[in-house]
Amino acid sequence: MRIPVIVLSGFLGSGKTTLLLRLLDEAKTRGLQPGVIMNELGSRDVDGHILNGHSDSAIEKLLDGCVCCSRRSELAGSIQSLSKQKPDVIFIELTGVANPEEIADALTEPQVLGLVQLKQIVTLLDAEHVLTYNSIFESDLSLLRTLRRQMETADLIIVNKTDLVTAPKLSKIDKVIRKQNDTALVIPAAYSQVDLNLLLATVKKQERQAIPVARSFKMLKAVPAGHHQDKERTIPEKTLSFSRVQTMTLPIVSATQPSRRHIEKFLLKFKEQLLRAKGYIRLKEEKSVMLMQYAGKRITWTESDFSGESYIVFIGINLNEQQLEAEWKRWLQLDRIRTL
Ligand SMILES: Nc1nc2c(ncn2[C@@H]2O[C@H](COP(=O)(O)OP(=O)(O)OP(=O)(O)O)[C@@H](O)[C@H]2O)c(=O)[nH]1
Repeated sequence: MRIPVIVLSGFLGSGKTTLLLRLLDEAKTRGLQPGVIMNELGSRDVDGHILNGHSDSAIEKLLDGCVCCSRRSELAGSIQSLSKQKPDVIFIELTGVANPEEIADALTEPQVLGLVQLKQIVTLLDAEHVLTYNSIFESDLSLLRTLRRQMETADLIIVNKTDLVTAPKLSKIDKVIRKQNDTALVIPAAYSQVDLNLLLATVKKQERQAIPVARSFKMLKAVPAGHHQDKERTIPEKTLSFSRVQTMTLPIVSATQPSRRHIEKFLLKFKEQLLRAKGYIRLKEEKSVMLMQYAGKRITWTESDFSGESYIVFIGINLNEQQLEAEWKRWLQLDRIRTL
């Protein structure tokens, strides 16, 4: 009996982890034991830490690369290791730049074919930014393709962050989606709040017989995925979106305790280059370490029980790493001097 797999895809900051947390809470309520595979572009496990307290599920983390290309070979190992614990369902949260089609492909590899069955691909869209991303990336075909593949391959599309958009914008988004995918179920949501029965209704405890997806997965062959590093295909260097989306981790030494305002000013200064930033930061004005999330040019802070050294992960397009790092050091120094 194969373990059902639900893939959570969606552009950076669209609400995948928020949905995963809901799923884990709901699974707990239903007495289900999920397994989780989390893939992050950065070398730091920010999302993994967020899961603490929501679940005692087995979690496999694939950091520092995208599971659909550079870390693809490790996916099979993670699935094999999770399978030993016989979870009722496996959730795979992809990176924001992953093409779910490649994961669907990877799940058919011989080592895992008998263990798991792809059940559903869920794609989250950031309602506030999806139209802009669509046009911003028009000049970059590969990233645009990735975004469209995320829509095309989905069985369920959650148009998330509807609290930030108007009804006319929603109907434009609907048209964009329908151009890419006219069979997926499309649901508007805020904070990934959807009827979780849509994902979990067929997941049964100790019952590995997965019910087939409503719409069988259609393998798309026409154009290669932007950042997929398939040796058999020749993809021009400039169309590799993965190389455009870069990640860098900047540490904050414990002696330095920046202020919230100072960090926010820094992020906004680089807003044109940044797609996403997140990290755990010990702020001078807060007792607890704060989880900072920068997504869609919005910054949120929440208390956390993280106890390690502070750091921030930056994800952006064509990041000038040296400039960012030098500026970051200068910025922290400036904050320190100001408060002396
Ligand atoms: N306003 C608003 N914020 C949201 C909504 N859903 C999620 N967020 C916030 O958006 C930020 C990113 O959400 P995540 O769930 O981490 O998004 P993600 O897709 O996992 O992000 P990556 O892991 O970077 O790809 C967090 O600060 C969330 O609290 C929503 O519907 N409305």
